[in-house]
Amino acid sequence: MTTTAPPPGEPGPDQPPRRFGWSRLPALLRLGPGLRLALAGLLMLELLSYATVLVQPQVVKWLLDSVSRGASFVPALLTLAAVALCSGVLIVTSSYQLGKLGQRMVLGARAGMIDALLRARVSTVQRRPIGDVLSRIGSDTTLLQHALSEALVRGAVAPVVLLATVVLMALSDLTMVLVLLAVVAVGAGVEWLILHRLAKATEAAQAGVGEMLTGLQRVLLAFRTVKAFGTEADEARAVVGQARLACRQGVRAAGWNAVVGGTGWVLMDIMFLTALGMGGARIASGAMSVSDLVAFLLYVTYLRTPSAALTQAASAMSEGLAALARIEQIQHIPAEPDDQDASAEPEPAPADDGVPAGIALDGVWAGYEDQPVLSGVSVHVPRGLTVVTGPSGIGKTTVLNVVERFLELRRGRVLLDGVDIRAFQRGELRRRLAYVEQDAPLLGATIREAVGYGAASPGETELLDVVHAVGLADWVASLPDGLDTAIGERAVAVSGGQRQRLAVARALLRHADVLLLDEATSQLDADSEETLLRTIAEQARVRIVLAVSHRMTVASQADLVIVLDESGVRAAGSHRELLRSDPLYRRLASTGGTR
Ligand SMILES: Nc1ncnc2c1ncn2[C@@H]1O[C@H](COP(=O)(O)OP(=O)(O)OP(=O)(O)O)[C@@H](O)[C@H]1O
Repeated sequence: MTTTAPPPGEPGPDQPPRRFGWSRLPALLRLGPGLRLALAGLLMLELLSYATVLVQPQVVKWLLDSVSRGASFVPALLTLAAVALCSGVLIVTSSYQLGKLGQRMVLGARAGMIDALLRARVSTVQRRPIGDVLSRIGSDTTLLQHALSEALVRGAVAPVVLLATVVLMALSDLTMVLVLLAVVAVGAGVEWLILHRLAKATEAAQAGVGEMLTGLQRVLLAFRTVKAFGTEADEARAVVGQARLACRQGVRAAGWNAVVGGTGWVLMDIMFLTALGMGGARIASGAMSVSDLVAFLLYVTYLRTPSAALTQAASAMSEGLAALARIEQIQHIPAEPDDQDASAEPEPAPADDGVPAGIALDGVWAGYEDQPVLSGVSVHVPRGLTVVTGPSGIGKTTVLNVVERFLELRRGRVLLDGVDIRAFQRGELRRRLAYVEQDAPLLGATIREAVGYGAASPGETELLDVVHAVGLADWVASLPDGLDTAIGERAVAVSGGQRQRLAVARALLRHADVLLLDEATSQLDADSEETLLRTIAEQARVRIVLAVSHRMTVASQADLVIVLDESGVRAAGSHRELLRSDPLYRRLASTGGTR
């Protein structure tokens, strides 16, 4: 027995996200194609719109000076109106562009995650709670959008605007500016300390939402069981409890966010009052004119916007980088590795090398994380129908997982018609296999889509043929829209048995070399099972059919039955031989088989 190591290089679902850091800021810009260029254009627009604002106090000063000199103030007033109009147009344009860029960034992040998930190994995705994955794709990405608009654009423009404003103020009164800068330095220090706590609280809040969604998804998947056991109230309490936890963590984050924003506003008020007090004293001493003080105070009020932008940028960036850490955990899930030497058409085994046709497991060791399941299993599955049976949890499905390469071998090899399956490119290997998994999930909105899933535009006759082969022709004909009848999201409108038969029909449509069936008849009545078994027997004449089953009705039709137990392959032979020779098989036949 041995242990299958978890895939290398991937953080497990329970591992905390990597810590955020400002050095990872460029990672935000890699989330979508052309983001850097679009961002540069947007920064220019924002700077222009701020410039139109900064020019206004100078025009106001011109207007006031004109009035005090007794000259016409109309040119100044018209200039002020034109500047204000330009400013409005620029603000609207940059706002729209910012929203557009944010959506592109969200799309980039989502596409990256979806792509990574669908390319990942089966075992890797199965280990992740689905609710948590959905929360990362749905809500963490929107935090990124906020980080882009508040931090990358407004936050990046703000220092330039602040500098320009301060320079304009310094030209008017350097002493007052130096005093105000001292006030700013103290406030910025305080805010910096708060930001770290905000990032931590955001990370916890997002993780809380993920846990709530995971809990809710578990309940919805087992909804009938919940109803049947009358545990609605308990489950609602548990999920709402998780929602409350997420809420508490969200409130904590909102609290720190408010503190960051509030600190900024208080700082601005202190600056305004300081400027007003000092300016009043300087007018009294004749060191400053009234129009200079008005312009200076206007600049102080204009400082409010870029300063607030800066504090909001800092908090949005903290939140965004915390979300980015969670997003990257998904995006960095390694894909199923490409096999260096694999090819679409590996050399077939020479006819005279003694390797029999069919599937051969040769000293196979495989398992899940820390749970070994197959330990040195060797078995040959010839053409025809082979049934794998054995006690529950012994590793029957694992055998199918190994053939599909959902699981990598620790040791040993699996041969398909004499060729090591690792010599095939993964996609090519899977094209040669048709698999019906135990729960027989259906994908597609209608019966046509569900049966034709994965096939390149199957014809009407072909679809009807496979539906007929699994004994569903009359049922489909009785439906108002036939093949185009809609089925529910998880195919709730079809019974368990119908679902299984549709899944087998979908597999038949692949015309694959190998048919892998995992308890494909477990929910069928005797007549339906008989029809399906006839079809399976026909299939077994032209291809390898490897069926996992507990049912004696299936085993009795098989050319070969393989019995697994803790030691591996315990016995192999025909149904009749095994009934005679193997006590475990006899016991399984009398208790496990349904008929
Ligand atoms: N994705 C997984 N991660 C971890 N362990 C798993 C996973 N799938 C199966 N196992 C474990 O591996 C063992 C073999 O599982 P497998 O599904 O192959 O058994 P089985 O013989 O098909 O069972 P059954 O007849 O009940 O369907 C079981 O102990 C199971 O708990």
